[in-house]
Amino acid sequence: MNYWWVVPAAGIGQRMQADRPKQYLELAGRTLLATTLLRCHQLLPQARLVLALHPDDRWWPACRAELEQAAPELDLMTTQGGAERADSVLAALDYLQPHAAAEDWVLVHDAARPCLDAADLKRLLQQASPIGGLLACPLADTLKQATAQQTVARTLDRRHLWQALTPQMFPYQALRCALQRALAAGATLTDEASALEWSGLEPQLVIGRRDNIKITHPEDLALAEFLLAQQKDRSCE
Ligand SMILES: Nc1ccn([C@@H]2O[C@H](COP(=O)(O)OP(=O)(O)OP(=O)(O)O)[C@@H](O)[C@H]2O)c(=O)n1
Ligand SMILES: C[C@](O)(CO)[C@H](O)COP(=O)(O)O
Repeated sequence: MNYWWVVPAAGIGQRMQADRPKQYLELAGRTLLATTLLRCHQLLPQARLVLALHPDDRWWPACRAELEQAAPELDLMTTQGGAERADSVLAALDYLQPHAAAEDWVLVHDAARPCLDAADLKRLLQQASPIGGLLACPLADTLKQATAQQTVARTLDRRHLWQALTPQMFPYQALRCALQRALAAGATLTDEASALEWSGLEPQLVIGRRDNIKITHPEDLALAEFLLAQQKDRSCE
């Protein structure tokens, strides 16, 4: 079985409000992007990696040098991302076209999720259906629907609601076609599973750890540092 990592890293990190895109902020002595890429490589070293970058990215060369030092064997390709996350993922899949076979598995993982756990990835690889699957966790909090005045309109039934995480894993050709069709039809896609859903398919939900956080807001950085330190301690036990 052939695997690819696709890492969308072309976002600008608007919600982080930093002086650079969040994937280039420092996290426990490394850039966030380098931490995530090294984790992907460490957990599935046979998978080649393609990274979608912003056209005006000026931080990547330094990050690449950091990676070359930490993992000289890392097989990494880069391409230009697009306006939305789904455009960036599709651009990476288009770039892979001469290299990937239709049935190859593609694992799409956010650059902003540095804490992927080995057991979670193993579970995803084992439990994804032939359609594909994604790490996700059942909602843990009570969910409110808001009015325009930010008061509570109602409490939603959360029994069948899950929070989508990454990696999300699909066969190469199926994912590329689903993204192409859904984007051409103007669908709003915030993850890969949405594209398959748009085609009427039902990707498998595979339970994942809640601490596979996406660094989105300033307070998430300290939390991620703490989680990474804990994971390091666990791996030394
Ligand atoms: N046009 C885009 C937008 C997002 N991403 C990537 O998709 C992942 C998840 O997106 P998000 O956390 O929303 O990142 P940003 O878009 O950078 O953040 P914000 O929405 O706050 O601007 C990130 O790794 C981000 O770099 C991308 O490759 N291309
Ligand atoms: C793909 C994702 O990480 C799943 O939770 C998420 O949808 C991406 O978030 P964004 O902020 O919409 O880019």
